[in-house]
Amino acid sequence: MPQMVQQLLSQAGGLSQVPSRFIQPVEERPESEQGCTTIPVIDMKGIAENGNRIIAEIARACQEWGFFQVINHGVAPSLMEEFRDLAHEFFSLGQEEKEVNAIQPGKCVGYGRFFEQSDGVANWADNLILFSYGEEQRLAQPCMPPKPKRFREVVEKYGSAMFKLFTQLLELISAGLGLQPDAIAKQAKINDPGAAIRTDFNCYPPCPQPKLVLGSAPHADRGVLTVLQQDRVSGLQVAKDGKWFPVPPAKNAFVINLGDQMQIMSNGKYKSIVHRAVANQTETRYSFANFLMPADQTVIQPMAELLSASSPAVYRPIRFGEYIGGYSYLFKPLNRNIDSFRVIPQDCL
Ligand SMILES: O=C(O)CCC(=O)C(=O)O
Ligand SMILES: [Fe+2]
Repeated sequence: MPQMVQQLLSQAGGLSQVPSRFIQPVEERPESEQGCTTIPVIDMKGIAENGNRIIAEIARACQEWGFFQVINHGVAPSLMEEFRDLAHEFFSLGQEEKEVNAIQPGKCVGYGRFFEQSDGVANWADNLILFSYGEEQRLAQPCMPPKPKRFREVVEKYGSAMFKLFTQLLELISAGLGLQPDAIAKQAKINDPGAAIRTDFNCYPPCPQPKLVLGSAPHADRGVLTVLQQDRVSGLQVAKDGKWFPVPPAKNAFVINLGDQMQIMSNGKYKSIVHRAVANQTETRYSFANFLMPADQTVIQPMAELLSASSPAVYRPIRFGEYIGGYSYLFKPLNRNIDSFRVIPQDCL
């Protein structure tokens, strides 16, 4: 497997210069102009009585940003903390113990660094990727580290809590689009045994030259929706109007963003937005990204209720397995996977 960032940093004498495979081309480096507003923070407290306000705020955030944070979302802060502690413990294990689950060629789960599999520039990050929810995927791609001992138990508890939150968010997003609350969940078949939550544990160690690297290169998420837990160290940035907007961590919040499947189902009304993570010189940053993924055979297409003579389908129906198979880790913001499923070319809109 590639040499991991934590390994490089633990070499005798430390590391004063970043190895060349991590160095981004000048135009990709993180110094570009930054925006000064930030994505909305939506309070989900009292959803029974405040439902309409919450639906409207989420709809506005989806349209303007494709990104928002939620607080009072119903996931216990103690579970978020338990999960964070588990991740810290995992990444502080010895290298051999972590490598028990090294990513195998052709697999999408395990410990390692995904971009390393292509000839792109390596991310300044170490990752552990597994399915935290969804029996079929978990059995097909077992990847629970044996240590810490409570790993499986905590991850399964967290995965179930994430699934509940995803279900609720999809209801609110559906309602905001004027659809039945279960419309998106039904089309994406999130209760199908093949549907799953993929959870990426991202560890971004401090970097001696943070202005030359990226923790996570620009990309858009491929699933339906992403729920991200970040710790108190910032690093996530969202692209909008040609600028990068930082997403400052909010206490006990989750960052929510729309994935490519939501862009297709909303017929392009909502967009799956490009984002990235930058590194810093002093602190290790962790983030935990949960992606809601339909089963491979599930067909995703623009919701019929959103189509009319004046608003025809922009995307053709596509099996999720076909979508995911065509995704390239060598991400090109101007040549996105989702564009190859358009039936109406971009410049006609
Ligand atoms: O670390 C972050 O804040 C972003 C991670 C991310 O975008 C991803 O894992 O897809
Ligand atoms: Fe992402």
